[in-house]
Amino acid sequence: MNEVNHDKIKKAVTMILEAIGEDPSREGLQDTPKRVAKMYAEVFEGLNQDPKEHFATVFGEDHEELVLVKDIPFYSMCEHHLVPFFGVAHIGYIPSGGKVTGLSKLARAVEAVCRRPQLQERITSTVADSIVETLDPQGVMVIVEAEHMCMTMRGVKKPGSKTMTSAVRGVFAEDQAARAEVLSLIRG
Ligand SMILES: Nc1nc2c(ncn2[C@@H]2O[C@H](COP(=O)(O)OP(=O)(O)OP(=O)(O)O)[C@@H](O)[C@H]2O)c(=O)[nH]1
Ligand SMILES: [Zn+2]
Repeated sequence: MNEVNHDKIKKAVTMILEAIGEDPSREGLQDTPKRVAKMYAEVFEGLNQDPKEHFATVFGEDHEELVLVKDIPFYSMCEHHLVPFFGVAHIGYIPSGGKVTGLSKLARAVEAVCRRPQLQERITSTVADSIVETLDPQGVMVIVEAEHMCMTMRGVKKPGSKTMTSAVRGVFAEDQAARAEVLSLIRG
């Protein structure tokens, strides 16, 4: 397992504080390198996790119609700027072979994928592909809506702009009516 190296982060944060012209020894900043190391260990803990592990929890149930968990909140870190992007994920799938997973496992997979330096597109496709590879469902549809702080508090500065990404697999790729059902349930 890849442990986060707290000492390296502490040194780096001290150097960043010096580089911006701050005094890392002043009272308010003395524990900051330590706090940032602890925070990075937490927000990047997904690097040690495989989202597919969560789908080992499977129940035998002959439900071969849509299962949708919507509005799963998430926080991730943009890999280009290391600032947060956050929003909600919606995951719909149609089981096959009598295999359904625990509902919370869908949210756990989102957490595992988000807690690492990321791109929104990669979160979306990794969650979809993890479900395909483990549950072999008839179809999967993942939609992610997010606000990127690298686009709001800096750079182009467009607060309120939202990025939407989708990944469709299996029947959802071919069947427009199946996609429409998911979209209407998400909007409803
Ligand atoms: N496709 C994609 N791009 C992202 C994501 N998060 C941030 N970006 C973009 O990554 C790009 C990095 O562009 P660069 O030109 O290398 O960096 P920059 O000079 O900081 O860019 P600006 O943000 O335009 O100031 C920017 O356009 C960001 O909006 C993401 O999840 N997916
Ligand atoms: Zn960014």
